[in-house]
Amino acid sequence: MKKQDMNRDWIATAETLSSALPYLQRYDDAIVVVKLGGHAMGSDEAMDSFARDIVLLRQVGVNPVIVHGGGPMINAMLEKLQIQSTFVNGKRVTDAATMEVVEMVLSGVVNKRIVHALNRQGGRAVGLSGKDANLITCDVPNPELGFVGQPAEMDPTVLKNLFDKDMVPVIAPIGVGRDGATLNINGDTAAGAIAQCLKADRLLLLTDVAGVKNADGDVMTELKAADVEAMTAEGVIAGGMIPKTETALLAVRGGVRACTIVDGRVQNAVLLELFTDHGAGSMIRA
Ligand SMILES: Nc1ncnc2c1ncn2[C@@H]1O[C@H](COP(=O)(O)OP(=O)(O)O)[C@@H](O)[C@H]1O
Ligand SMILES: CC(=O)N[C@@H](CCC(=O)OP(=O)(O)O)C(=O)O
Repeated sequence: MKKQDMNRDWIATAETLSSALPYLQRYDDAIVVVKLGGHAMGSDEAMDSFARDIVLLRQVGVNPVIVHGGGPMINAMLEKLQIQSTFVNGKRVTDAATMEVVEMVLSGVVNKRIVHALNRQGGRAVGLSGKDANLITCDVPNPELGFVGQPAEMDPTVLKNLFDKDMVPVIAPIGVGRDGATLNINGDTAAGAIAQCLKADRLLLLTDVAGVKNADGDVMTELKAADVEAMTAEGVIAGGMIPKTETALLAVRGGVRACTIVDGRVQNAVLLELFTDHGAGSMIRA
């Protein structure tokens, strides 16, 4: 990154933080689960900027947990290998060959890219998947989707141990079935389950749109359960937005204080959302 651009980044961060001072105490020792979607992972510069926000959160006493996606990266690898792929309601139909590629791309390439970006910014990030220390055990509620899991039993011990050691967990959305099978979990679903089991203060879903849009294309800054249900029935909430809004509702009903769907491509998106009055994106509360 050019020095000039770097200065501009830090000026933006400092401005955000100076307006944020009253909020910092509120978040001391808070747990913030951040889901970084594949579409929100941009250039190395954008990844570095995201990583700086997360390292800064840790420095002010927040316990961040990163859960990532990587759908576009899986698509690219499947295409190279000439394996066809389809989605049903935002979830990938996953046969055995696809599952191998999903795990290789998510736990291998994408997870390590994020871990490395955080550590380059001075963090101490550790890469995991739902397989590690029995973090996520899944049921398979829709066998027609193949190896697609729904988190059913969570063991967050490993995450709490990492918090105690000042480390930032970075989690790939892969789980284990009751029969030991490796399962593909939608990234939003995995992030929601982790936020719920930790009773997180906030769940942020970072994506490539400014928030949830209504039928006129306007971003809704606040959404109620009834809005989500009506907009999904009308087809206004569609595709990849379905697992996000589903996750947000389940999370707030399951004890997470608030969930926000926010544009992860915006500079300092995480800090702006947590530490300013106006926030960003669409917020869903219980
Ligand atoms: N009502 C809506 N408001 C905003 N985006 C929507 C809506 N309905 C569908 N979408 C789509 O959902 C996409 C985000 O989901 P997805 O592509 O799975 O993101 P990610 O890779 O970040 O998880 C948006 O880019 C948009 O095309
Ligand atoms: C079951 C299912 O759909 N799994 C997702 C996991 C990755 C993901 O969720 O990536 P994004 O957040 O970038 O969309 C998939 O195979 O694409």
